[in-house]
Amino acid sequence: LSNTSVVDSPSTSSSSSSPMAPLTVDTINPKVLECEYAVRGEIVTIAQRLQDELKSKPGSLPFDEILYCNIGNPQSLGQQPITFFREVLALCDHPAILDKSETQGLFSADSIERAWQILDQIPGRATGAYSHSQGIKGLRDTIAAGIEARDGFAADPNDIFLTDGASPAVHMMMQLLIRSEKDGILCPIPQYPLYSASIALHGGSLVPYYLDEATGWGLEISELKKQMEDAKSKGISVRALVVINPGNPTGQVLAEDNQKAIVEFCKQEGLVLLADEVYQENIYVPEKKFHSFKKISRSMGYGEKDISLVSFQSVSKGYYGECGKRGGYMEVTGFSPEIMEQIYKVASVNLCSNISGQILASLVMSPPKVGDESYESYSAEKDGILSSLARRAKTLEDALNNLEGVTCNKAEGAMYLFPRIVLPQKAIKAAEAAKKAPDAFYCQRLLNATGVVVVPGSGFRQVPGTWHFRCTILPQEDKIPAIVSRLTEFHKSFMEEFRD
Ligand SMILES: Cc1ncc(COP(=O)(O)O)c(CN[C@@H]2CONC2=O)c1O
Repeated sequence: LSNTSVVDSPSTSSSSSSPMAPLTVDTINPKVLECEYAVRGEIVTIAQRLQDELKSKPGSLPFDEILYCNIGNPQSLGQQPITFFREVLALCDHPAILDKSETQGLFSADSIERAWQILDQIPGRATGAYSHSQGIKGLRDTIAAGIEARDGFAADPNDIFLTDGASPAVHMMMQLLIRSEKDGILCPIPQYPLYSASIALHGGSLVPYYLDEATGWGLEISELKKQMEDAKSKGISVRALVVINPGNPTGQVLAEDNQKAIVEFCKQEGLVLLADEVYQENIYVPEKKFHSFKKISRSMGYGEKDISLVSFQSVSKGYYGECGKRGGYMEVTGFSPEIMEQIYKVASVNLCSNISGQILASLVMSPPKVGDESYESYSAEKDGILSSLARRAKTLEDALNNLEGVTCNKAEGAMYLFPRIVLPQKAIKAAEAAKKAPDAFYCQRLLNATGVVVVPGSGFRQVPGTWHFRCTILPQEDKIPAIVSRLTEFHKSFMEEFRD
């Protein structure tokens, strides 16, 4: 053995009697250590611990419940699913009841009809079988038709990859785009940390472009150009541009001419445009309308040969909020057949996405139409949810803007408010002493005093020296007054305690 060259691996570096653990923080993939996802970070762990404490010792804390405003998870906070969607899902998952007479009395005629239609598109009517790696072709046909109806431009079912939510689709694209840390991805700051986490996991470089808080989180092309040049000067090859529209955490809805300028920029610079449009149904202000980047690029006369565009959609948001069903898709356009083959190959490694999510994605993109039996009830449910979200956004935005040292842009869309807080120096120093970012210090004090869980702005990145937090607009309307009063009372006492 003494002549055998032993590879110096952790398991052989210690004596044979006590081999080191097979995996330690020193031997884990460093990209995993670098990755962070604040939406379910430290503040949520503390909240869950406090929740356990409330359960085991009622009355032990200065509040009687935890109010989770950290994650865009509507149904965990009481939002009801859309009846038609669930009727179709239930029938597809148990086709045996489709033929029973009782079913006619329990399910709407159009959900029964839709379930038959969908089952006829599934080989063997087996929702328990693997599907095509891009998803069931018939469902992709439905989604493509829905995209065409939305945009007024052709969509090819073969460009659609059904995924277990938008997250795995984003990871897939990062996997294809990033070869090393020399490859950069332009991302908005503040950004939804799926992007910074995925870029870190894939060993690439996040190239920031700062949204302008003073102009309602506007995206300036000059900023894109500046960051692009800066990256190039550091030897980074920028490969793609991420746009989140409507924005998370910032809530802005891009103006059409801004979108056109972005498409032009990507075409000129040869960048892949990654358009995250999971909040396309969440628009709360009358003066803004959602336009997909697919529609914008086609309306500019740009087709397959002019721009590489990947559009992400999800069943987790909108008025449906089916986060747990894990459904979504990416529409991949403007790539060569060879690249499409590689994307298919990567998708095929995971065999297929879950079938319920696939069915839901097709329902989201092709809901009941005027004249369908379910149309009235479907519309009432959809409008009820969206108008309530708009009211909650406005109420919270006004409450935040009434707080000393707090300014909050309007939530034009999405599901969040992202107020800026100007903190007294004494609070900044107290945060430093606690070894926390000032906004994380503020959020933890807020949680400990009120049970309200929000995410520090540092978890989304922000202009250095500015501090924010992200608060969802999702607690049911009857909970909003409690959030406003707890937050207002806490903020007053915090500012008193740390007044310079
Ligand atoms: C902009 C954006 N893109 C993609 C996703 C991923 O969605 P899937 O569920 O389809 O994977 C989210 C989820 N929103 C997270 C989850 O809750 N709060 C958030 O900020 C998101 O906000």
